Amino acid sequence: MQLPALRAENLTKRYGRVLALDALDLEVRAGEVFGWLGPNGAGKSTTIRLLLGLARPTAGRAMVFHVDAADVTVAHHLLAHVPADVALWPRMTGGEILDLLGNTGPGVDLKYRAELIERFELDPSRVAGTYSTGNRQKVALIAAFATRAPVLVLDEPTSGLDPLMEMQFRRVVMRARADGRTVFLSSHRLADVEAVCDRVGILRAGRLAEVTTVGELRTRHRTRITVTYDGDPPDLGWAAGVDDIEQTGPSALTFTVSGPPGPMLRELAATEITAISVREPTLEEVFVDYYGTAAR
Ligand SMILES: Nc1ncnc2c1ncn2[C@@H]1O[C@H](COP(=O)(O)OP(=O)(O)OP(=O)(O)O)[C@@H](O)[C@H]1O
Repeated sequence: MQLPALRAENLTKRYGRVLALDALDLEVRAGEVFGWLGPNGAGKSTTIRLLLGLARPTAGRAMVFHVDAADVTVAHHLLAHVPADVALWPRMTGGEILDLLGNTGPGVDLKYRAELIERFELDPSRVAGTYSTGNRQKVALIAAFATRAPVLVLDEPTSGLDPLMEMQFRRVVMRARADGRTVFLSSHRLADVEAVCDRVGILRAGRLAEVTTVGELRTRHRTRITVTYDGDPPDLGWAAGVDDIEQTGPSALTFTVSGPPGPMLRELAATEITAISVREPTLEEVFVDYYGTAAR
């Protein structure tokens, strides 16, 4: 059995009266893309700070392969990270900062770094003080992915990126996976995680609610769909997985679908559909579906 890339054993963090992380036991396999999902305040960043050795556990421990995360100088030869709020040296250019960051980690693949600068359309000649939030995030992403670290730990890595850049991010994660690297990324957006992850852990008020595959997650949550049509409405009443059908306009229906969309698609194909819009549920809605209540 290969050693897990990341491991939490009874990992606990208390801030005064707040139990930010409660006895977490978790293993992230080497080579997988693992999503760390939870609503605001669930404890995602706390977990990441513990994995990075930026905070001390109240109890338990975090391991990066065979190294205790608290042993920062050794552990950080095995991982690269992107923090939630990227702070850069304002008078240095993006390029200078990439060099600086490259000199502190486990080594950089310069050829790949140049490719990443292109992909993310970063202008490395500008000083960081002029960068937008998204640009600062790009610098941190480029610096992390261009390292040779086998593990990447990313805290809400796409929060400042526009949709095109988010697509680039997804490609870069897939490439890291193909190269056998392990990616651990936190998000409160289901869609981000579903697009790139093999498995997800769902954190709720400091506690691990469950670990599941993205495929399994998809079969359980409900997607809301609106269709407009010409002529007769689609007869969705008997289509498996379709629920909550509502007439939302003179020739518009809104409904939810869970599980395989085949039966719904067959019914829609038999009708003259003129437009379709699909909205993925928010994490809060998924929680309501799973547990009957929204979460902290
Ligand atoms: N330094 C701190 N001092 C006191 N409380 C803290 C500290 N850091 C985090 N907390 C508390 O711990 C809990 C978990 O916070 P954490 O930042 O880990 O959540 P999160 O899941 O990352 O949320 P978000 O998506 O909003 O970033 C919250 O209740 C938060 O207020």
